Amino acid sequence: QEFHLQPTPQVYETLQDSIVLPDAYRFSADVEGAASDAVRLLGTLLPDHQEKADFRITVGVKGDKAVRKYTRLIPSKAEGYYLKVGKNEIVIAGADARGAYYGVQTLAQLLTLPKLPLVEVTDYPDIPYRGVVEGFYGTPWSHEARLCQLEFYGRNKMNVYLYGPKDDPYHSTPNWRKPYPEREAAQLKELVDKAKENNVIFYWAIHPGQDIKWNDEDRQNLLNKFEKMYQLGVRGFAVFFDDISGEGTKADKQADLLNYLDDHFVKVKGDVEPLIMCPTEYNKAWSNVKGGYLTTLGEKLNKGIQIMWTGNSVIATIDRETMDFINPLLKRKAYIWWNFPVSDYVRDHLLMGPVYGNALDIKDEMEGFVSNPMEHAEASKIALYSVADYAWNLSDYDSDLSWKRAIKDLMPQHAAYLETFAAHNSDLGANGHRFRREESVALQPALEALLSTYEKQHIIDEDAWRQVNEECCKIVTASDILSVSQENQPFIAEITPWLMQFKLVGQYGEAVLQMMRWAVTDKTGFETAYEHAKSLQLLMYKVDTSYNQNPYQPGIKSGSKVLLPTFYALFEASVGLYNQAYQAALDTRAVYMPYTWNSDVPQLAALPVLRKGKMGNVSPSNEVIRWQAGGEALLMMDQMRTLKSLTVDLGIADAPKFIRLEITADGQRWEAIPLQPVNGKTRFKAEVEGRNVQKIRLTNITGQEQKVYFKQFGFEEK
Ligand SMILES: CC(=O)N[C@@H]1[C@@H](O)[C@H](O)[C@@H](CO)NC[C@H]1O
Repeated sequence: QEFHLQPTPQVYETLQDSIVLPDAYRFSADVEGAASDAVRLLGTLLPDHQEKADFRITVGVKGDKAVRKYTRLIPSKAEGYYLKVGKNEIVIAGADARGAYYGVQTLAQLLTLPKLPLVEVTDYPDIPYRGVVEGFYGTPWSHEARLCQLEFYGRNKMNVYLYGPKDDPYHSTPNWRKPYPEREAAQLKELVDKAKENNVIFYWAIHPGQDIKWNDEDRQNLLNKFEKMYQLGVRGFAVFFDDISGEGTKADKQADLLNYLDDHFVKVKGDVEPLIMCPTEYNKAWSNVKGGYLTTLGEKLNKGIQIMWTGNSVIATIDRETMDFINPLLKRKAYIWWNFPVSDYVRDHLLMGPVYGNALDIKDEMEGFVSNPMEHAEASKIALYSVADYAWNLSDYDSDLSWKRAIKDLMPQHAAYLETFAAHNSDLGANGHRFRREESVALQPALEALLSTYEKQHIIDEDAWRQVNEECCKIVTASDILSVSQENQPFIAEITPWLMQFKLVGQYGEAVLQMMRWAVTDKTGFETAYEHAKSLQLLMYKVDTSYNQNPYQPGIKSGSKVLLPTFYALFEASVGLYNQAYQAALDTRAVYMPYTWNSDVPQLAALPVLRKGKMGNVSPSNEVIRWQAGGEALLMMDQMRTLKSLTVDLGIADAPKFIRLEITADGQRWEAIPLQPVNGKTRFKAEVEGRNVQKIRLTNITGQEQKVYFKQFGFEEK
């Protein structure tokens, strides 16, 4: 794959010639001026040099004497730059300080080539604010991971990092009022310095809405906290009002507070970036335009305040229709909070696939585009690399080429193996947001051909069989090589359980292919392959029930959308053929899910049910659930089953007043079971020990919509 600058520059001209950088050159720059960041970075790239030389290197910012003669070549857009590598000179002229710095970042990439190509690059970002919002639920990134991220953002011309991990107690309720303890404060200061070094604006976000009081005391608490963060060096601030209920959700109060902060903090300080806020109604599916929440914000919020938006739903790709809906309501360009590759609602999956689906014709519609990533910092870099590429230059963005470059950037030596892994670990599995991604794209035609021919005509499509077998071999090889790779150990540490699972999927595929081969031709051979496949199914189950046992979506899923389901189907088909050929009765089932869930409450309807041994759990939701009057949620068993226990947690202390829980053994007669408090807070249990049950039902009996959380609904069979 030929050399490609990242992110893709707006205009890149290369003369078919190159030079070797001399070790003697004259250097002219206004080192104390706006170009100081650029000069510092350049100093790290170039060897020491003698002054007396013909070759000249010039660095400056529009208006500097050093670059005066290039003024008309410098783009007018903020953070733009002009870069020239000529026979006797290198020129880097920025539209502003950050533009000059980005020009040097581009030169840094050119300097990795064997010879320095003669180029002229005229470049600038489409979207003003580009980067990452660490805004997920789950284990916040480590300090080391964040330091590494900031360097990555500098290299990829991302200029924003929003610090807002939901589970940081000093970011959110109730400790948002407290200053950070010394150690955390020192780490935040280090992050601010690292961000500055990489020309990234470090925003510190606060999430006060669940318990904020609309009074002077809390207003002062918030100002004090911002002041503390300012003293640590923070120069960018955000206020998030997402995922809250109650008093804090009022638009006029939110707007008054933000305007107050804008007038009495941002404007007073004078060196702080425009405020960013995340609304409570942060996506269209949840917005009630007639209710006036968004229009109130649009009308009341000071013009300079930036307002975030996740799109037409919580997890959504962004297109023109999305922006045409929200921008008029906000009376400004929305600042996109893009919920990908975040996986805090599908924690058993890794999202390693391409960034695709966002429109390429909306560069003038967005104020910002920041990605909410996975809790796996290094693994998120594949998507983040492409987010940087997209947000810098939408019209030239190519999701597949960018994805391949992202993989090479993360693991240059083992890129081929990582691409095999990433290709089959990209979908989310069934989830409450119904957001899905493509998976195993290149192998899909062969998998489909193999399965349909085998199921319909009981014959093997040899070409497909060979392709799938080759891929299974690659999967096993890639898994082993990556799992011991020293190339990026923090990354390998993050994905190791998934590498284990991925290898087992590859081996399972090989065993199933053998079963197909011998189903009606080699009885003993088949039985051995069958035994092997069953043992691999058990090993996959063991990995899935041993690692990553978080209380939300526990386990380790790999190849879960296309690869593994196809192997399961081929397993069942080949056992069917064997049973027929030899009048046998081997168990044909590959996996078995005895529980199903459905609901007429929109935000509950698609939640997947997870099973582990005798336990069944409905996947929890991060967001506030709007549960309409009379709304029902139903858990159905494949047959009558005897229960041992049942737990419900809706995040509210008076759940029994709102929700009735009932069970039935025959689907006709229902019996209400009282909810008894377990921990004196929001968790309840129903006394179901020994009860035979076929269905369990939860109903909102209050006659009006209730806002609750869906933190847990689980049961255990006897
Ligand atoms: C604005 C936003 O997306 N807020 C949160 C975010 O923190 C979660 O990470 C996101 C992904 O689960 N869901 C929406 C919501 O829960």
